[in-house]
Formats: sequence, structure tokens, C-alpha cells
Amino acid sequence: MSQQKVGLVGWRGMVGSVLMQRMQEEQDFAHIEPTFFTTSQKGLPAPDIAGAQAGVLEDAFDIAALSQQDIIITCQGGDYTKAVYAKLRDAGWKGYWIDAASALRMADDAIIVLDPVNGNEIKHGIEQGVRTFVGGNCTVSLMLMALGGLFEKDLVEWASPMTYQAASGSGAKHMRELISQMGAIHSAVKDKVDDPATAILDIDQQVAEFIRSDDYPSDQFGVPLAGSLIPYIDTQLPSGQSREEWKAQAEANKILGVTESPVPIDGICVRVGAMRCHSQAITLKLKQDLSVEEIETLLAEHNEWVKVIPNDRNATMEELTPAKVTGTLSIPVGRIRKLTMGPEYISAFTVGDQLLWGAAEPLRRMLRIILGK
Ligand SMILES: NC(=O)C1=CN([C@@H]2O[C@H](COP(=O)(O)OP(=O)(O)OC[C@H]3O[C@@H](n4cnc5c(N)ncnc54)[C@H](OP(=O)(O)O)[C@@H]3O)[C@@H](O)[C@H]2O)C=CC1
Ligand SMILES: N[C@@H](CC(=O)OP(=O)(O)O)C(=O)O
Repeated sequence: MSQQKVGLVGWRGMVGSVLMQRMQEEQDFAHIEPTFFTTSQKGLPAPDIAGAQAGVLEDAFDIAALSQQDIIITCQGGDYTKAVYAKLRDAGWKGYWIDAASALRMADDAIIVLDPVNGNEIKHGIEQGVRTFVGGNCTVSLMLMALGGLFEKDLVEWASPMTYQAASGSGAKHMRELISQMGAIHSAVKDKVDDPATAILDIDQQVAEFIRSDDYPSDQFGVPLAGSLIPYIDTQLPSGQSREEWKAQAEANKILGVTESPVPIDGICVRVGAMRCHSQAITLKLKQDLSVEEIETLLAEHNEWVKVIPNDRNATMEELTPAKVTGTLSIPVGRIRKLTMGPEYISAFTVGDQLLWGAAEPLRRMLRIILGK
């Protein structure tokens, strides 16, 4: 049988590069006939990651060229999806569309993909003719990978995730700016830091003045991140939520297949100075008084990537940090304990790489599901 034709759009962006990396690691290119598309570099040689047959870059707005594909994976962003998807479907294309952008997530004919959580719904959807599959919001996917064991058993009455989101969620330029901010702060006070005789409050005062000054680089974020934080992510909604906060309940319930009486999931999303791992401190109200041991067992058994970290200081400091998790598929979850509010109130803290399970990996696995490999 000939291989499926797969069009790759957005492959050189940040999410796309992580996807290409993972596809190479997992030998995915051995099972497909890839065509690389571009919005800006038509005719240039395609990357050699997929072998000699890759040819040149095709125009990502060429509906006829896109229509030749059995499957299209796009990490190009929502504006691209809005510009192309409807035209392609209107032209009669019936292939599989796998998308990283949020634009189509809540569409009735689209499934949000996170197969360790909703693999059955994905398979059922394919059988029913669903052809549009969209990766979830990074914080939502990471939360469900961590707490899937409780949601799967319908044990969660409500959840309140308070997030600590990395710079990568805003894009590559923001990651660079975070590093520049860190370096600029150090440069501004290096002499004083190196001199142990300098009073710490003098250093602190100088750092504070520098962070508020025009010399501090903040073109991308608009306000300081290094040495500070930003308690607002994405756009403002009339509900008082940020759009990032709104996604938690809307997307998580869609992934979980809850159509009536959605599980309330709401909290505050905060940008912090981590590079590419999102962390979340989650308060849960369970429907039952389960022991911590029972909760840990349910969580650990849910999928092969979640790793329960005992609520122990050393284990937490070693295992439950962005520094430890970055660049890996591991989803540690720890700080699990009963809160003083009552026996059904539980805390949890989880960390995950927002470019891997938060973005690229669910798309890559969706491709494999369609290929049946
Ligand atoms: N960042 C994130 O955390 C997440 C992002 N997403 C979705 O993925 C989309 C893409 O995000 P992200 O990967 O961060 O976007 P990037 O800005 O890194 O890349 C998007 C596109 O920009 C073009 N581009 C122009 N100059 C360059 C350059 N120097 N290097 C690389 N690419 C360049 C490329 O298109 P071309 O080759 O056509 O010129 C590329 O595909 C988002 O809009 C969002 O919808 C989803 C989940 C998480
Ligand atoms: N909004 C996320 C990143 C992202 O791209 O989310 P979404 O795929 O839902 O637009 C963040 O800033 O961390």
C-alpha cells in the first residue's frame, strides 16, 4: 500500500521544530510521504530531515497543492487556519486536518486530541467520519495528563488551577527577551553583586530602578517578566477571566466528553520566568473522601508519562520543577495532600513541557493514530 501524503505547515516555527524533532526520534517519516509547505519561502529546498524525496517548499496558501494531501498538520497559527481551512473544505478536501492552533478547537465537528485521555473518543470520531483534530491548550493538556486518573473516574467536583506559565507560551521572541532581561539585570548590578561588602538593600534598590527603567528590555512582554511576573495571559473577556483562564473549563470538559453539567474548572493564569515548562498548583474538591494513597494510585495508573512525586521536601525539590522536566515528556505531579478545608479538598502541583505534551506530542500521536501505526 502506498504511503499517506502528509503536508507539513509551520514546521520551522517553535512548535513545528519540536514536532519535527519528535517525528525524527520516533521514525514517523518512515511511514509517510511528506510535503513541506511555507507561507514565506516557496521554492526553497525542503529540509532534509525527511530524506531526498522532500523536494522544494510548496506554497501553504495553494489550495490545489494542499488538496493533494491525505493529511495536513499545521503549527502555523490561528490566522493561517482561519485563512485556509474553510477554503480547503469548501473545495471538497476530505483529508485529515491536524492543528496546533486554537481557532477550530471548540468547533462541533472537531475533536481536541489528547489520546492518553480521550483515545477512545478519537477512535470513535474517526469511525464516525470526523476529519478535524486540534491539539488542546497547553495548560489544559498538561493538567489532564497529570490528573487524568481522577477525572476519568468522575471523582472531581471542581478544580481550581493557578498557573505558572513559561515564556515559550508567548513565542520564540519572548523566550529570547526573558533571557535578555535576566542578563540585563545582572549586568546592571554585577559590580555590586561581586562585592560581598555591598549592602543587599542597595543592590535591591538598583535592581528595582533598573527593572522600571527604559533600559530594561520589554518590547515583547510589554512589562517586566524577569525579576517580576505577569498575572494575565491572552485577551480579556467580559466574564473577568482571561481567555487562557476560560479555556480551562471549556476545553477540559470537551476533551473529557462532558456535555451536560460541566466540571467547574477555573483559576488564575500567570506568566513567570520559566523557559518552556508550565507549572500549575491545583486545588481540587473531590466527590469522595479518598485517602492520599488511593489518589496517588489512581493518578499513577492513568498513563505512562505521569509520575507521582511523594509529598516530601527533597523529592519535590529534585523532581517537581521546570529545571528538571524541561525537554522531557515526563509529567510529574506531587504536593498531594488533604487541605484543612475538609477531607475532600486536595492540593496538587504539576509541571510539564508545554512544547511537548503541551503542543507537539498530541499532534504527532494523532498522526500515528490516523496512520494506524
Ligand atoms: N507557542 C506555544 O506555546 C504554542 C503555540 N501553539 C500554536 O502554534 C502556533 C505557532 O506557534 P509558534 O511555533 O510559537 O510560532 P513561530 O512564530 O515560532 O512560527 C510560526 C511561523 O513563523 C514563520 N517564521 C518566520 N520567521 C521565522 C524564523 N526566523 N524561524 C522560524 N519560523 C519563522 C514560519 O512560517 P513560514 O515557514 O511559513 O515562514 C513559522 O512556521 C501558534 O500560533 C499557536 O496557534 C499551540 C500551542 C502552544
Ligand atoms: N496561551 C498559551 C500558549 C498557546 O499557544 O495557547 P493556545 O494554543 O491555547 O493558543 C500560553 O501563553 O502559555
